[in-house]
Amino acid sequence: MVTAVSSAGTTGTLDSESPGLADGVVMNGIHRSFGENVVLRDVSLHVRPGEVYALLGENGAGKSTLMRILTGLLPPDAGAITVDGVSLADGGHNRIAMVHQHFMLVPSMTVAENFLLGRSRGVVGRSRLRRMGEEIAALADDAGLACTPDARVETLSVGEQQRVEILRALHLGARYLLLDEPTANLAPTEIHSLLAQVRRLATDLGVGIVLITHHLEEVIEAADRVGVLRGGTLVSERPVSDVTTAELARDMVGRDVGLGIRRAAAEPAGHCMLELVSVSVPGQLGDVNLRVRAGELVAVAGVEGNGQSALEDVLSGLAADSSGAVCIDEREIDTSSPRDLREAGVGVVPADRYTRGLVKSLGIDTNLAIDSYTTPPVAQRWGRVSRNAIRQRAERIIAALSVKAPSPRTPAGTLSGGHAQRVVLGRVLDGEPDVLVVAQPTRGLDIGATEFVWDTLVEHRSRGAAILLISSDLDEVCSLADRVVVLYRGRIVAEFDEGPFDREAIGSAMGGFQEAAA
Ligand SMILES: Nc1ncnc2c1ncn2[C@@H]1O[C@H](COP(=O)(O)OP(=O)(O)OP(=O)(O)O)[C@@H](O)[C@H]1O
Repeated sequence: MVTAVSSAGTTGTLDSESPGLADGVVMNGIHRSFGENVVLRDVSLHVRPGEVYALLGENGAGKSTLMRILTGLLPPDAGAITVDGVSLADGGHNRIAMVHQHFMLVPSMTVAENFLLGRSRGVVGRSRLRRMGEEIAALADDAGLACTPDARVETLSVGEQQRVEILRALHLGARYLLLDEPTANLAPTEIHSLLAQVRRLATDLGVGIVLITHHLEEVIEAADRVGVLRGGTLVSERPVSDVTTAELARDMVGRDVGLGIRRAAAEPAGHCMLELVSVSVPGQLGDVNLRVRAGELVAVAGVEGNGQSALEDVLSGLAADSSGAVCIDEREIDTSSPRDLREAGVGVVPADRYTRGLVKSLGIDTNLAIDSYTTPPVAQRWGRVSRNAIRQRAERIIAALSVKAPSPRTPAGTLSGGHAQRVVLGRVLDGEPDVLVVAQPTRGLDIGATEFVWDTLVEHRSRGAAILLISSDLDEVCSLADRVVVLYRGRIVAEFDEGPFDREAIGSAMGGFQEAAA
């Protein structure tokens, strides 16, 4: 049994006593609209203590909205929710915690100091810190989640930080955890251990877990039951033992989805379109040499935080202190100018769609026009812009990428994560750049959209684009790449020249075990 102290100072317990009828998170008839847009329709769902419930759904299906309602961030228009028999409003929400993809920890503080944040007035004495350290160690031991209380958070890997977040939620008294795409930023080796830990939390400690993921094999590996939301309605709910990934895909998107290998045909790729010569960014990227030919897709595999964003910055013209050379079509380009790079034919789909890809407060149409204000037909004489051209371009891209939005003028910040990503992709791909740099292009996308993006990248490779794919998704890398390099701690530590690729060797190199790589 694990003892957990709630934020209110009361002591909660985690054990696996048998659930009663009222136990669990019980949602009844949840309904929610945004204006005319009905996002959740009469959703009733029961997550029991000790079970892992996977919630699936296409982009925009309503998963995040349901989670926000569950954590009390958003009121439902209709319906009721109880947690172990207590309504949300009466404190039920204290038993539910969301574990975000972007962690809420202070990097410069230790784990124990983070646990004490907001819970102690004034200076925290050594003995208080020591006691907290002991509580964390005991909780970590019971939960099977290794954790060092006096480690500084900034020294921990993404997987370790995620464990701290989970432990903190349990320590605050949560008995139900909402995990939103918890494997999105993990090394392949960490994914299986996280899923095993999630199972253990449920089975051994009786924690109820809602697992949101777009990776169907993770559902089969870790969940007990799976529910599928489509268009805001819960269209199916069954035990995982009764279902295959193909059936889940059909439930989600209403058709068969194929995410097989899409390497180029054997014909040789063209001349070198993108070359990086000894590119370095102090503290982030060291001596990177890379060549991508026209009609070739080279994948830079790696877990984020290993130099990926510096590489993206260099190729976007945003790395102030880079050295080395970037050549496009054998001509060296000034990488201190985003415009020079764009005019040389480089298009970048950034990993962070919100801070780099979109202006949240502006409409989809304006966001889609952002890099075409200086070129016709959007640019007109005397510095004027054509509203008509902006609208037509927006309608074309929205239709091509099936962006789900009430209107082209809808603010980009109100789109679901997956549809926001489609807008960014659509804008860059529409310019048919000669060199396409795509960072984490399908993160957060549903399988139907992933299939679409993969096919689109293959189409662009076939028209002769040189594509640099920066990705932490091993399936994506192995399915799409003609060549693979692995970036670890800012350096290329392994190269794989020809498929079929050895997934295990690439995965090991991504986790820093180069010896295992070819
Ligand atoms: N604050 C808001 N204002 C207006 N519309 C919103 C708001 N929040 C969400 N929506 C709309 O609700 C719908 C469902 O979005 P939600 O984020 O719940 O989907 P999701 O299933 O989590 O998708 P994804 O997998 O892409 O994250 C979308 O059409 C979205 O545009």
